[in-house]
Amino acid sequence: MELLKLESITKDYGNGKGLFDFSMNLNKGEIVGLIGINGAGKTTLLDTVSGKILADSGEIFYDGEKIGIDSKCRKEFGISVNPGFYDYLNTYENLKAILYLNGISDKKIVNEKIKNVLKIVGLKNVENKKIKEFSFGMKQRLGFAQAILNSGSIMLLDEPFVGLDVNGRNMVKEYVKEMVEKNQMAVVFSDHNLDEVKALCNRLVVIRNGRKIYDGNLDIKSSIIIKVKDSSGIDNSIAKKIDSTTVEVTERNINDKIKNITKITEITRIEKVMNPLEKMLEVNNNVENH
Ligand SMILES: Nc1ncnc2c1ncn2[C@@H]1O[C@H](COP(=O)(O)OP(=O)(O)OP(=O)(O)O)[C@@H](O)[C@H]1O
Repeated sequence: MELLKLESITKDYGNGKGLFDFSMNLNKGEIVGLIGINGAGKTTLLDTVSGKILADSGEIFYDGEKIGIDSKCRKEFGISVNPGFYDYLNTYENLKAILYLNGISDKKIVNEKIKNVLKIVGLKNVENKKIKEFSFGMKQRLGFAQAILNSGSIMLLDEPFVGLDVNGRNMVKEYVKEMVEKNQMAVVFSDHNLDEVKALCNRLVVIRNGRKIYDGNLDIKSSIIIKVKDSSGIDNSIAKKIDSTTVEVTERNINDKIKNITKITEITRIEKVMNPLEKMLEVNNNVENH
């Protein structure tokens, strides 16, 4: 069932950067990995959904209803998009502030919720420590704590693994999986690391230069386009026929397939077609031209 729908969202920073005509949906029980290199537009997208940034145009629907920037339903979203902390307050007080902002002030409930979350994220022993004394990794854990503290149906996580050690990363993964299984939550998390994403999500959205370039499952294969003299004798078990002189084969067992094709007809040219993920990974060490 569709929980969230983004329709042609555009946020133009005026320098050619931002988010452009971005549409996607999010269903209950889905964990979507949002992949893109530095500057691709991941944070802009998540900030637009969370309401932190106001889009120039486009629509956002939650549970079938159009939502405005100050919509109350956003309280249903657990958000760790660029989490902000009060540096001079301690762990407990920071989380208490989040609950207060969300209208939860009953002392017993506040205490129970915070204790529970601190146990999950492994910050139980530092509940009285001030944030200004926190390491980056501890801040990341607290950011995740904020996201799960009052989350309802949707969780938006902006690079939740950055700065976390193996235990921290596993904690996030296990919690997200459990919540999705138990409560049919929907989660979007961003990252640059495809391996990290693969291990957790069941759908992938790739963003580049503020535009969506892929939305689908993880099983994307590269393929090879082969130009041949005559494709008529080649059957589908060897290669997929595109037209009278073009066939396509997936990269797996490519050498065997090429041998079979040459038995039937002459090959004139071979082109590798990269899938969007490969294209993205090819420039993984670069940033989008800032
Ligand atoms: N307020 C702003 N004014 C102008 N340009 C901006 C602004 N905020 C972001 N940008 C630019 O928009 C692009 C997208 O930025 P965004 O932070 O959404 O990318 P990102 O994919 O989250 O990157 P990273 O992985 O580095 O966090 C970048 O080129 C960035 O420099």
